[in-house]
Amino acid sequence: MPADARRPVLVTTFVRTLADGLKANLASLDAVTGADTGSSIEVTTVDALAHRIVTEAEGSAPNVLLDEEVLNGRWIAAAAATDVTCPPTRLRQEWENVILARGVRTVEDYLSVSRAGSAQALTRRQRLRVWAAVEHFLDRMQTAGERTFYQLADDAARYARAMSAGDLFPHVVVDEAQDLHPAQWRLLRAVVPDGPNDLFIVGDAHQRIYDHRVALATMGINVRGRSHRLRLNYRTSEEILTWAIALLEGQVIDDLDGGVDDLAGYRSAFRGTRPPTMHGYPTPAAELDGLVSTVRGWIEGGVEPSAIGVAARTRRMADAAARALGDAGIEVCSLDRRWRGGVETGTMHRMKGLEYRAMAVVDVGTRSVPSVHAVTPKTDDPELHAQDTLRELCLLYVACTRAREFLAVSWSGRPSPFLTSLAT
Ligand SMILES: Nc1ncnc2c1ncn2[C@@H]1O[C@H](COP(=O)(O)OP(=O)(O)OP(=O)(O)O)[C@@H](O)[C@H]1O
Repeated sequence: MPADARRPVLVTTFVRTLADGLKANLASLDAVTGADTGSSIEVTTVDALAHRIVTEAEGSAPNVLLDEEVLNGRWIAAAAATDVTCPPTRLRQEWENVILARGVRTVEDYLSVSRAGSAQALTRRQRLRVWAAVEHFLDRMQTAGERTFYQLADDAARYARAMSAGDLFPHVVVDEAQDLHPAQWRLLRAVVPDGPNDLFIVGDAHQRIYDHRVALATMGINVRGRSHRLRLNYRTSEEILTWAIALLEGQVIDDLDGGVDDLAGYRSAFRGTRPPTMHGYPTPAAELDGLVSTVRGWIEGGVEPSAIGVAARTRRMADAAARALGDAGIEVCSLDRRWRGGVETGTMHRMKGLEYRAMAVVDVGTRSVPSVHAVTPKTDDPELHAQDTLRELCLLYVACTRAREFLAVSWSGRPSPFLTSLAT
């Protein structure tokens, strides 16, 4: 770390829970070493960084549209108001993954932009219709005075490019790199001067749970020949890791830089005492009863409640799990809340980057995993269908690899197709 740095080293991660965890870990290290990383290392999320830069540049805090339902409603309205023929979800993907991702601002640019790496093929006529719908959407956003987080990152990147050297960071550490949108990469590229040790990036495309496939070279970030693959896992027992790797068998996963990655040689630092369990129940209520007895068993076996995580694909099911545990007298808290304490419950998305001694992943049945709402029907677009399905599989992989010693996967009705190839 530079001794005379006027600005702290920036560490960015994906969600507030992770940033809070990193800050707490740094504070614990400071307590041992006597260092003061609080003033030399700034930990934040990319969204919070974008928000701050835009607030400073515009003199007031931007309004970010957080409500997914409202956002989807805007795309539905945009599709209805124009004669676009593709579903609103595909329209949104086109906007996020092609137009905003490539920084396209005019219809002329859109008609000529490279679509390499995007699943959907569109004719010129279709693109003109899409553009009309996008303009409708942008008008509505502007009228409401709102932006999405990706738009915010895009705006922040433009402000950051105009910032003076004294406002830039000497070094930036980027965590959970696999899930950043190109606009967020443009922002991170812009807040640190290009040079030696400018960016330190960690990511794992096997854990990609959002839609963005970014080859870092296209973002002006050259990692070729300078990256290292970590193959020793210190978190997850050999038994759980072997099981989780089998989930991804046969999938082609990228290496964040246009190449293909693999899990060959990926291994655990320790053997556990129990293999993962997979258990099907006849009804959701029976599954929740099973969850309560599994969690109770862990607690009676000496696992602290706060070292137990419970994940579900939907918030509804995560909440149902929290209620079932609470009703059984088990201390429980939702990851949606700021306070912690007790068994932690949340959606699989919220589990990103966290770890628990014992992890229950519930409702992994045909009805929920993969989520029908998150997967384009095969008949609409086979390539997008495959892409969406892989993302859902990676989400399950992320949830299961949060476990250090104990993993219990359960469902009611029939098991998820992702589980059917795994032996119990
Ligand atoms: N060299 C090490 N020796 C012992 N334990 C380690 C070492 N490195 C990491 N760990 C432990 O392994 C666990 C996972 O580490 P970490 O959170 O850094 O992994 P990660 O790659 O970010 O995981 P993920 O991306 O899956 O969230 C943590 O409990 C951490 O303390």
